[in-house]
Amino acid sequence: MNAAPEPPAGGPGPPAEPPEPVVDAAPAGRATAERTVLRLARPYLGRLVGAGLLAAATEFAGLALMATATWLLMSAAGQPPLDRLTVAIVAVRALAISRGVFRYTERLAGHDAVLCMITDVRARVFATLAARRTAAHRSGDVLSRLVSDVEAVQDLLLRVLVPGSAAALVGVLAVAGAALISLPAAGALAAGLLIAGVALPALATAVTGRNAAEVAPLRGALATDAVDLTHGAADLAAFGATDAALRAAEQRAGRLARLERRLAATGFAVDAAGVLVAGLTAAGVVLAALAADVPGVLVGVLAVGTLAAVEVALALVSAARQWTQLRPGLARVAALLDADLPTPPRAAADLTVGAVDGGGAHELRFAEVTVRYRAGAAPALDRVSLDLPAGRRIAVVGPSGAGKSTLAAVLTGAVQPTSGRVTLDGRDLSAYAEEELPRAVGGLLAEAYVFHATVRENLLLGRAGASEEELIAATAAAGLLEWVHAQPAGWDTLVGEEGGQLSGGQRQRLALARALLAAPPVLVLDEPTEGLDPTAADAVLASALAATPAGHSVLLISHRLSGLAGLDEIVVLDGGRVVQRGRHAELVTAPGWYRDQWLLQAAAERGYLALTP
Ligand SMILES: Nc1ncnc2c1ncn2[C@@H]1O[C@H](COP(=O)(O)OP(=O)(O)OP(=O)(O)O)[C@@H](O)[C@H]1O
Repeated sequence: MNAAPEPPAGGPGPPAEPPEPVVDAAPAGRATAERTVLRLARPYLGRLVGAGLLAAATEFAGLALMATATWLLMSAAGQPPLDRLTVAIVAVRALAISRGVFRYTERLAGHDAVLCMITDVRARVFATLAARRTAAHRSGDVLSRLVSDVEAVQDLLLRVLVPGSAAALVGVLAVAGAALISLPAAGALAAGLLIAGVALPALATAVTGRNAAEVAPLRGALATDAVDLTHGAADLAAFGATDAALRAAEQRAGRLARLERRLAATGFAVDAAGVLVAGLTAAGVVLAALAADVPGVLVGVLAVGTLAAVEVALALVSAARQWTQLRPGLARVAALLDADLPTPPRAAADLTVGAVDGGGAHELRFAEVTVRYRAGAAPALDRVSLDLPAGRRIAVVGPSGAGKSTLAAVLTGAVQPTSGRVTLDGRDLSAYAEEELPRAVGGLLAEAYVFHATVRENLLLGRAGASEEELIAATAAAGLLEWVHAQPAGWDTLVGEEGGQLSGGQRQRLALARALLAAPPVLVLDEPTEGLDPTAADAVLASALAATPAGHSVLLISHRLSGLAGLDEIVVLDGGRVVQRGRHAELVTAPGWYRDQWLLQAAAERGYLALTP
């Protein structure tokens, strides 16, 4: 199940024009992205404002240092008595030292606040993505969201808001300082600062905006490529599609490189304009000061101070440029989190430990459940009703794509029904706390993951703290015990990445043993004997069912119809609908999919067994 949805920007398929990258946040949502970030930053606002003030103090100390040093040099040229220079000499030292101290504390405060906040944001993004296991996100894209998009939030605060507000504050202070010397000079400085701090950033945003909007999704697509090319390398090679996939990824990488070159070129042009503005503003300030008969030393102070102040204001250009580049990532994070922020908190009673385990009958009920993965698509489940009281054992069978795994996914809460109700002990499944549901409903789901760890560690994931006897019983029921005993390292045998050092059948048995060890009251077994030969499959299914405690209910999903005779009910799904239901003995005699398939499988397996020595 969980067929991978369409990739956002194509996968390693045949060479094709790289598709347009998708930004899945509506443009209208972008205006609110910053607001969402500020809302997330609210608990850290005090420290962020502190960091902003320290950043302003740093810049102001730098500016004052330049101005004082200029005054000192120019005054010293006139060889005045030393005591007239003492204050300035001390001020230069004090400003030089305090600038470093301010910078250090600003970095400390800002990074501390932002890193704390980012940990929180990343956890929320992770939780949101994890909760949407079936949504249209691929692992590379998810990685990009978790890493670079979340970093966009960090950069917005550290590289845009903190330095931006510091630059604006210092600009105001510089104009006020200049006004104490000469009002016309202050006017010229204000004009220059407005050009450097407002017009140039706006220009930078306008010229880089379009290209920057394409960069973030392209990076996401490249991350997806990297995951696909690495994980799918063996399959690509087997189908001779490696070159095509590499070419497609290279095309995308080329496009990204072109965009980044273009962004860099426009960035340099705007930077050059900034230098020009600084020079012209200094010239304007000097002319205005001379016209106002300002003494020569102070004209020098104004000129150097202007250069320093414009340089501080030019920080707004890089802040604006950063902001443009961050916006797509910010919009994606905001779209993701905004969609989930309004989720009503669960009722306190639901969160109590043992809410599920604590004495419920574990009666599961599907009432007219419909699941539609995409609007307009055919339903994967179509008004399915099912009763699974404690102790009942049901098999769900049907052709490929019938909706069997979707049913299991609904049961475990991984997929929400589009309509209809799923209740456990009369309460909606969605009302149960995320950490509680797996204690009641779980088991072996489709494509169970085997971790790069030892056999024992993989098993203990099912039930931490299980005893040696329990490990042995579950492993024996899954038919893996002999193999474990035959390994030199026994339970401590490493199974390799994704269980790569096991055969397909051993991997499946290990996953089944883990599910049996977990033994939830409602056990879901999605194709537990996949990859096993018919004889082994029958034996493993029988022992797995026998190992399940009597009061526990079982929902077995299977392609194979053998071994189902002892079950309480068999539900045949086709096209998402229940087309037949009953016990094995009834279904094999009634015309329909079940009987046809039973006869076909029996004949095929007889043939297989006849060929087996
Ligand atoms: N994550 C998903 N996104 C979109 N469509 C999906 C998703 N998972 C399943 N589907 C679709 O829902 C339908 C039912 O799929 P499901 O995996 O439940 O069938 P199944 O009976 O388990 O098939 P199989 O026996 O081949 O595993 C199929 O048409 C499938 O393409």
